[in-house]
Amino acid sequence: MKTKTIGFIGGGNMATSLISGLIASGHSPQQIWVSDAAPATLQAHTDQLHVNISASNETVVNEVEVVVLAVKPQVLRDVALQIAPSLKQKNVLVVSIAAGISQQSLSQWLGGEVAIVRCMPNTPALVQTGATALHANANVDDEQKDLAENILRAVGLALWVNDESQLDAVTAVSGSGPAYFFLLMEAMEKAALELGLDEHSARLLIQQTALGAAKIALESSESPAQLRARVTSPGGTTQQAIETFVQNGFVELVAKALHAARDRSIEMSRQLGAD
Ligand SMILES: NC(=O)C1=CN([C@@H]2O[C@H](COP(=O)(O)OP(=O)(O)OC[C@H]3O[C@@H](n4cnc5c(N)ncnc54)[C@H](OP(=O)(O)O)[C@@H]3O)[C@@H](O)[C@H]2O)C=CC1
Ligand SMILES: O=C(O)[C@@H]1CCC=N1
Repeated sequence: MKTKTIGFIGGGNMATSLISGLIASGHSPQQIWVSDAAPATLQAHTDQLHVNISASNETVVNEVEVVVLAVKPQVLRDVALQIAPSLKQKNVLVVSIAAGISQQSLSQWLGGEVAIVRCMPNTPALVQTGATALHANANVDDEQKDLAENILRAVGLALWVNDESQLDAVTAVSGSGPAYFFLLMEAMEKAALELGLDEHSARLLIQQTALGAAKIALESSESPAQLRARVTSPGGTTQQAIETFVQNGFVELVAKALHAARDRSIEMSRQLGAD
């Protein structure tokens, strides 16, 4: 990636995943700036990741060519209004990772005519295995599109969606998605202990099984249903487990959960968006 200075406003969970992934993929920490409301968070960023820090969001905007807005959706309006004057002084690309905040709201808070890429990454960016979908507003030129894509591709898969509203679905699928897999791992671990395994062995077996399942799904041309059939010997153990899942509404439950996440993203854009 052509090296650009990148600033993160908000240095929490998702920013830390992205910054760590960028550094691991060869991006210089000296080219990265972070601002955050909490001094302890900033200190952790210099101590552990050796990036530039500032308590001032405006300072970060002034230092960089790309600004990643990584604060919670609930505080994005205040942050955007605060940095708007600094952004006006220079041609900076704004990348927002906030769930449920539309480009239109953000653009209004930033004073209009700003190049904005809205995207939805996920925390596996930390280990360069992230999945991000992006959408650009009309002010983003081709070079800026490449720049945003290159930043996110440095930490995993990056793909564009044609319609901004698809980001609500992406949030429900891959933005929140890692938590669903962790929940399944938690539940499997609890059950494994009940079945008599020790915690260490149970965790290792589950982690390796999750990794193996993901790897085979990625590398095989077969669908998840076909891959599942390869594990499921007729009349065997897997069949018992799968029937238990299905008969107890697992498929419907997953659909219900993803719809709830998608609906929350839409609701947030109504509640928190510009009037
Ligand atoms: N976590 C995830 O898996 C994903 C999150 N996102 C999006 O990323 C964004 C950040 O989420 P996440 O990292 O989980 O949240 P965090 O709360 O971990 O990080 C946000 C950080 O911003 C800081 N902050 C609060 N107010 C300000 C301010 N005025 N100026 C600068 N920094 C401030 C917070 O400090 P303090 O804690 O002291 O308030 C916190 O350290 C959200 O918009 C979320 O929707 C997108 C995809 C996935
Ligand atoms: O839970 C959230 O709202 C954020 C967005 C996707 C993952 N975490």
